[in-house]
Amino acid sequence: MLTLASLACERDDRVLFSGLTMQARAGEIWQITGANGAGKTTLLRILVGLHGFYEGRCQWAIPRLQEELLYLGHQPGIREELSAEENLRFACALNGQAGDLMSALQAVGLRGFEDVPAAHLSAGQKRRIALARLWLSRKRVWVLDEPYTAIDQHGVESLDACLQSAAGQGTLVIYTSHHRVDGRVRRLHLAGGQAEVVS
Ligand SMILES: Nc1ncnc2c1ncn2[C@@H]1O[C@H](COP(=O)(O)OP(=O)(O)OP(=O)(O)O)[C@@H](O)[C@H]1O
Repeated sequence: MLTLASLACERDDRVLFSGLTMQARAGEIWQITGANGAGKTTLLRILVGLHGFYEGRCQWAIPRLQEELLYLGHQPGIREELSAEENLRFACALNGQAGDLMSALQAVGLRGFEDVPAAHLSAGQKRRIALARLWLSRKRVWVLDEPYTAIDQHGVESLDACLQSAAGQGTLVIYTSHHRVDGRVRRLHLAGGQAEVVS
């Protein structure tokens, strides 16, 4: 689904990574690790077409990637004045997603909070609003920047299960985090200007 060949990127004259060559296939889960500032977010932004300053090749074997892509960025990307349900409805409408919003909110533990403005929710609950989209998604590629941030243990377990289930149905999942999803996960580590596929 994705081929990276000799991919390299630098910012402010500092090489984040170079010589990155790998292939990612349908049904795989890829974890991208590295210290703060190593370039994880930058790499994800290259993958989804939001950062164009790189060398090498980043090629998707999907003709209309934007229609098949679910990208959750570093920030929850929600509107504080809208409720959990309104935020989810808005995000789904924007991204051509549909489905049972209440079930998705239940899956992320927000049932009972659906009418509460996001401004009145905790950091973890705000993250859960964004994550609820995963339970509604039929996209073939998920690119997730730090999806586990601010999530408690129960939330971590259900997100693990969600990612595994999606991969089992053929979705390619690429995410940044220090948290390792159980099961078979490929890992790409960024450090010292190098990118290494370590598992
Ligand atoms: N908007 C920007 N303009 C210029 N340089 C930037 C910008 N954002 C990030 N950088 C540079 O790119 C480097 C990599 O940033 P990036 O956000 O990709 O790292 P990261 O591995 O995701 O870090 P973290 O774990 O802290 O989220 C940073 O060290 C910084 O020097």
